[in-house]
Amino acid sequence: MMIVLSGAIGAGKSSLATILSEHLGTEAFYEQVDNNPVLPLFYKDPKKYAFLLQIYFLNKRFDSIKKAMVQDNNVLDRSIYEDSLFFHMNADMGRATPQEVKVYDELLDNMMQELPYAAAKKAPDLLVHLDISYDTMIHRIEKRGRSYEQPEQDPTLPEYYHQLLSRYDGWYDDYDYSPKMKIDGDKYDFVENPEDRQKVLDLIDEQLRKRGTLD
Ligand SMILES: Nc1ncnc2c1ncn2[C@@H]1O[C@H](COP(=O)(O)OP(=O)(O)OP(=O)(O)O)[C@@H](O)[C@H]1O
Ligand SMILES: Nc1nc(=O)c2ncn([C@H]3C[C@H](O)[C@@H](CO)O3)c2[nH]1
Repeated sequence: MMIVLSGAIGAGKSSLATILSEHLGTEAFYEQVDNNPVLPLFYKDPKKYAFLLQIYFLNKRFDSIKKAMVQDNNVLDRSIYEDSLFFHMNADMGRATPQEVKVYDELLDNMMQELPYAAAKKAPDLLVHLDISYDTMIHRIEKRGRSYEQPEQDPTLPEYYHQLLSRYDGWYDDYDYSPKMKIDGDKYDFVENPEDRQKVLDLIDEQLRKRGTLD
């Protein structure tokens, strides 16, 4: 089965997906971002595009999961469960109707039942959660520089990011689909610092060995 990464915007999922898949000799599957035509529209007019964006992500995520599950220890850079976190938060902010939420939840449920791995195991092998503070999140968003995510583009974004981080805390605590582990994304600079990178890889290897999915 596969390893799934989770974490807020800019937590380092894509970066770690590359590092971890190279380390394990497997393949990384990335979220559709730079070639996602709906994402900039969503940031411009969330109320109009929240539902469409969600369907877009659900479709792409499902596709990635189907491709990733053919080989053990492939790495997915975000879980399908977090899409639902995003959508429910946006719905609670009035950006989707109760009807849209119902359609989405039922579609997600239906699609999950179609996944062979969902039927057999209902989960990835391991969830690796990247935990970051608000300050780190903003710093990373600025460092990466996607224009529509920059707080100065939209005065409501800081509140959106705060809410997202606080929902992630509860989400991780409640997550029980698979074994899970948390990495302190403020502490470990696995992008620039080779020692930190090795420490993070060791922590993940340890968990994989415990689960019997790494020799
Ligand atoms: N642990 C880290 N230490 C230092 N820089 C990092 C770390 N993790 C990520 N970065 C940097 O932060 C930025 C965002 O990282 P990345 O794109 O991997 O995050 P992400 O979680 O995939 O984000 P998103 O959910 O928005 O796609 C990049 O510029 C990356 O180089
Ligand atoms: N609304 C919404 N729902 C999702 O399921 C979702 N998944 C990711 N994103 C946004 C966050 C980053 O800007 C960017 C890259 O993660 O895409 C989402 N936005």
